[in-house]
Amino acid sequence: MLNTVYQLKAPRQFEAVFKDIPLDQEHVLVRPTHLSICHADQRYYQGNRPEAVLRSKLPMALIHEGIGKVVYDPTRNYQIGEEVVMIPNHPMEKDEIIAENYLRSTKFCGSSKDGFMQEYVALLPDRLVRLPEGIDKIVAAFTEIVSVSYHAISRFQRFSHERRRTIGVWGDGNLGYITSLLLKKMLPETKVCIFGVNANKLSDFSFADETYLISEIPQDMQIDHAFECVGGNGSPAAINQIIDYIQPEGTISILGVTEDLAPINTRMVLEKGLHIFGSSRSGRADFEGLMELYRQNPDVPEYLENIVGTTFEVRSIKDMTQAFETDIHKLIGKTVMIWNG
Ligand SMILES: NC(=O)C1=CN([C@@H]2O[C@H](COP(=O)(O)OP(=O)(O)OC[C@H]3O[C@@H](n4cnc5c(N)ncnc54)[C@H](OP(=O)(O)O)[C@@H]3O)[C@@H](O)[C@H]2O)C=CC1
Ligand SMILES: O=C(CO)[C@H](O)[C@H](O)COP(=O)(O)O
Ligand SMILES: [Zn+2]
Repeated sequence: MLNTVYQLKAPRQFEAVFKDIPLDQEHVLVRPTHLSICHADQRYYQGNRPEAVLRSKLPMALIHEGIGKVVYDPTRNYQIGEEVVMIPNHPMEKDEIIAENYLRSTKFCGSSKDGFMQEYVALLPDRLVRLPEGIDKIVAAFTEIVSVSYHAISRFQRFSHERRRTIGVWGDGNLGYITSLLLKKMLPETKVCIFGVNANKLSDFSFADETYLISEIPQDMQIDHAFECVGGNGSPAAINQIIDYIQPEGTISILGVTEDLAPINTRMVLEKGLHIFGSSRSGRADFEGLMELYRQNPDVPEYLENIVGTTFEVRSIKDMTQAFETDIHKLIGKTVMIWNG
């Protein structure tokens, strides 16, 4: 069957191409309904990745955060019309130790294969997860970024020592909001403090125990562990400030993506005996765990409504371009495309 795929051909240029889509006995066909824009998509859209990377990856359809409706399922796992979240990573092998999102052979939608900006998406049934009944579709659209926080916190629980009185989250944007919200649910005994650059944004973190501007952190501030959710040019300053305030033997979870190398104070990493670990993307177990967390804590998706930014009805390439251009200038919040592509 011929499928329309909306690929980024060059920075700021989408084009519609027609590709064959498998109508076989293995793949479930999903019609995307709500797609959400990530920073990673913006780095391709704006041409902020190195020239060689862009040359090797484009043309490619963007977007790895999205939900849709099942329209055809020869595997009989799903009902027609069922609403599902699409898992963007596609493992090519199984490994007993290494998680699916860290296997170098795994393909990721909108990074090493076409993303969800398509008329139909063909996926193996284990790349779909049912949405909880009644969940807000706009919030559900950005399940993937929430699953990344869930994944990083689950790993943090494995890697960090158990004195978790105070955790600091650096970054007053979307990922900072999501990570600190999930920390409050997954580690209810822990005090969660947010460190950011904008007082207005920090005032949205109503569930947090404390918020601080990074220029006004009290000298005697002590945190046991920290999450870096800044990325970009702000990453090195955030990581080094964490190293300054964290207690010895603390664990630092890095989530922000930088294009350039980040110089960090390794002397103090050594002197304090710190653990630093990175997390990228998430796997099926994280999506499932998160859906269960939503079912048990309906206030979590409600809180996430606070970071819904602009929503766009998208019917044409002009609409897609407008959604991406508007997303660049947002202060905070996820941009969601209601997808009629
Ligand atoms: N590891 C993974 O799998 C994933 C990684 N990411 C990455 O995470 C990063 C953050 O994403 P997202 O939250 O959507 O982006 P946002 O731009 O919404 O958030 C980043 C926030 O950090 C603020 N900031 C800048 N410098 C500092 C500082 N020194 N200390 C504290 N806060 C600071 C920014 O303020 P201002 O805007 O004013 O500069 C902004 O509010 C990106 O690099 C993104 O690519 C996202 C999803 C998944
Ligand atoms: O956003 C992310 C996951 O949600 C990751 O940062 C993204 O997948 C990184 O991909 P790329 O290597 O293409 O920048
Ligand atoms: Zn992302």
